[in-house]
Amino acid sequence: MEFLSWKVEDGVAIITIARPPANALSRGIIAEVDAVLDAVENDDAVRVLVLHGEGRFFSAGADIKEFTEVESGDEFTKLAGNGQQVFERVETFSKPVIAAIHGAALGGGLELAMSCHMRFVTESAKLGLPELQLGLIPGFGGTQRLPRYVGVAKAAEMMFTSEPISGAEAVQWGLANRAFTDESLLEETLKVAKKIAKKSPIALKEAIQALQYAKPASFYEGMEAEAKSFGTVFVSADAKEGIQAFIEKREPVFTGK
Ligand SMILES: C/C=C/C(=O)SCCNC(=O)CCNC(=O)[C@H](O)C(C)(C)COP(=O)(O)OP(=O)(O)OC[C@H]1O[C@@H](n2cnc3c(N)ncnc32)[C@H](O)[C@@H]1OP(=O)(O)O
Repeated sequence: MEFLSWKVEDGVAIITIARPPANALSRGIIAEVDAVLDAVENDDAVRVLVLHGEGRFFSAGADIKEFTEVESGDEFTKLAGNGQQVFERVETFSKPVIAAIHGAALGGGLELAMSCHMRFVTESAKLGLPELQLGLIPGFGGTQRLPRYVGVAKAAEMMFTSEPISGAEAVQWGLANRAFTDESLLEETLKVAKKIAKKSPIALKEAIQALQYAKPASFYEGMEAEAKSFGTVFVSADAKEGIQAFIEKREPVFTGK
């Protein structure tokens, strides 16, 4: 594996995302998330997974620079569908998955974190879905998962403004479980993970399965609609402008074309 590594400590697999500078989720990283799940699924020494990022951020989202290699709306819909599938596997995985978020979890980075069962954050971490700033919409399940945690109005505010919220706010809003200092995040997350690792794996697996019924009946329809819309917006001139503006480090000018 190129970008992901893991080690096991007291029943907890500590999985590190390392793709400097921003741990942007290329298609390669998403495939590696799937591969890590394969690797730990039947390993009895692993009872809980903790996902964290090396460097400045948890993850700044899908790799925007890779978007310039995508040629059609259909390919973009497929890219979203693939990410959705892997993240759905995280959410329905047979073992608890906890995200430890520092720096930033933006776009696809937050979508990955939202598919984990719990989120521990640093107080100053930035959590957001800024895709509209790129002339896009979230495509890895964010439009369906964010409103489940924070309600439709706050999800709309976060998406429409593209402004992130802090880790401390994320706890108040119900998006994150607990906030810690930068120095103590991983240690505190591991304390909780190791406590969970002592529970029966059979009971944990069944509890995760039962939690899936908390999804609204329209969840999977919503995911399909999101992936389709992701492809629809991608072919707009506004999306080209948004992606180019990010690369050129300038404000985009959207015209509605
Ligand atoms: C289906 C899913 C869709 C999506 O997820 S779309 C992507 C959504 N995410 C975003 O829009 C976040 C974009 N990034 C940012 O807003 C900022 O960056 C940060 C807040 C994360 C950090 O800001 P700062 O501290 O000022 O650093 P910096 O110079 O902007 O970034 C450092 C380097 O990281 C690269 N980078 C950051 N995010 C991404 C990304 N998502 N994809 C590809 N590259 C990224 C930059 O370009 C730059 O690189 P260089 O040093 O070469 O200029």
